[in-house]
Amino acid sequence: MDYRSRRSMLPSTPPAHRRVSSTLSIASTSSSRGDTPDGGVPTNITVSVRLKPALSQPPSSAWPATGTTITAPEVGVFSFDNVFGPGASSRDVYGSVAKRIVNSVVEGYHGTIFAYGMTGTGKTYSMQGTPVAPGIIPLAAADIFAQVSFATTTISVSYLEIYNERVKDLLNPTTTEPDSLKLQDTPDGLVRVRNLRCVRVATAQELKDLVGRGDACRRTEGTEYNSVSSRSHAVLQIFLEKCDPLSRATATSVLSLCDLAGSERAAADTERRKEGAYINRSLLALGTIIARLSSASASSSSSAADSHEHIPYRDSKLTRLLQHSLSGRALVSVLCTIDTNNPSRQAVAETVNTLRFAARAKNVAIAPARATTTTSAAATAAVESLRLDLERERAETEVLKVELAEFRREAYETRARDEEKYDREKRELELQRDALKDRVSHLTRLILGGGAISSDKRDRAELDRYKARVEELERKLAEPSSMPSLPPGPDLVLEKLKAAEAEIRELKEYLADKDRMITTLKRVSTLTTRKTGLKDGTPPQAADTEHALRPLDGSVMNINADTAGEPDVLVNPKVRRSAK
Ligand SMILES: Nc1ncnc2c1ncn2[C@@H]1O[C@H](COP(=O)(O)OP(=O)(O)OP(=O)(O)O)[C@@H](O)[C@H]1O
Repeated sequence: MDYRSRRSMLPSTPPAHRRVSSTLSIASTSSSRGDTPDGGVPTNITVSVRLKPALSQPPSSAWPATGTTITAPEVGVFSFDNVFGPGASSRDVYGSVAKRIVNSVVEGYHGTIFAYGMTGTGKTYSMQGTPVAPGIIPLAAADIFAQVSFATTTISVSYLEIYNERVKDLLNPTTTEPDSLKLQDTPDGLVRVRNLRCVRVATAQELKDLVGRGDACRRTEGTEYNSVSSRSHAVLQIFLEKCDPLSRATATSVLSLCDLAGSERAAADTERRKEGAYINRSLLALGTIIARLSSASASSSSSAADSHEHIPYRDSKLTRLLQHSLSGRALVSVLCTIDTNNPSRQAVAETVNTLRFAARAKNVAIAPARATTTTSAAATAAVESLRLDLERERAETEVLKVELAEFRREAYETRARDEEKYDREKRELELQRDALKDRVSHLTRLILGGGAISSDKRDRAELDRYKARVEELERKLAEPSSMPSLPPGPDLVLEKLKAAEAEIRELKEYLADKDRMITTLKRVSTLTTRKTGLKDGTPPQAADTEHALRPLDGSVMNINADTAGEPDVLVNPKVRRSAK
């Protein structure tokens, strides 16, 4: 049963997780976890082997092969997804190795196809083909352009080679600064080459022409096994940027087609040896990573992408560039080319090594996922609108901050002005109070002097005016709430007002005492006058007898003839003196 008929027997919906049970034994099981992209469900790398036809001698029967197995002499049977005999056409190879991945890329997945094998075994032939027998690259180009809708998809291409661990832009070979072609991670998890030329193409022919121009710039040399041996790894990347017409969201899927340099034994030529060392080093790095991913996949239920094991992708430019594909988020198909017609021990050993590499690759679990949707025009507009909102609010906040600072400054200035005004008024009040005290003392002296009877009414009116004035001042001072509200901080004004109120109260009491004292003194004065009148024969007034020398509440008089002439006879009621 060939691979295609075997595939048709697979359930249409693969089980969530079908693991390969084989270890890295030579007869590794080729059964797969399903090889359709199913959005994160683990599957396996597709691994195929292609035998190079014998070009000049009869085909070797030492490596019997079926559709999925190949037996290495003295080693054993290897099983893969596909084993293509020497008679397989490039179209057959494309149909089984690449077509499904190409279709998946058109649907939005990332896909990688690479050719691996010893030098001269047919990697470039399989990838490029010939005009009469086109290989994977031209067939993939034709397939892509036949499937995509140009209303929603744009296609662009980059083409590079890695030669002696340096990246060269095959679409811009004259670039003067090859070191500027640095590998870097992109936000959507891919690894891209900075400054690499990426050319938009409108037809499959344009794409093929570009590849042809790039191939002309590839580094090739004659080697023991291949007169035009590729001395570099070539990576062609086809980017499909699909735009959703409704949401304007875009997603870019990438098809990477890699024609690796061939592994080989040390050459006699120094330059070839140096190239060979670089080639072997990067292939060794690739082999190591495949081995790690293979054992990680075998020992856990997760895909390579979910493995926590350190994978040394940065050990070479090749593995770094293929990091995204190897780490399990892309569909991967490996085509291993072998030449079983060369009976030399070295060639046989190389072929067995290639098969071992292929067996390990077959064990690597992957979990392909669709390319992440990147910013759409609508999303960009929304983000831009939010950014503008944020900026506007920031500007408003700044204005409010300035206004608040201004308000505070004004409030403090107002408070300072009010305090000053209050202090001024208080000082005036104190002056008035002092003047009142003086006035009251003066009146007291006059009354005590006994000559003020005639001015009694005038004095009383004057005192009343003083009282009214004091009350008016009190009212004014009792109006702190009418002052503007103050910003936070110690409220000195209120404290001062409280103190002033206490002072006013004291002044009121003081004036009340004075009032009582004056009234009493007036009565004394009246009695004295009557006494004098009696002596003179003048009768006493009835009303006046009711008020005979009765002290007012709360005050004690100290009327002493000796002190009557003294100005300060007012006694504070809190300091009582016994009347003589
Ligand atoms: N399947 C095939 N059918 C016909 N000719 C083939 C096939 N495979 C390889 N060849 C021929 O073998 C020669 C070497 O092949 P190719 O250049 O593809 O090898 P390679 O693996 O790319 O070598 P290198 O790694 O040295 O570049 C070429 O002349 C090519 O045409």
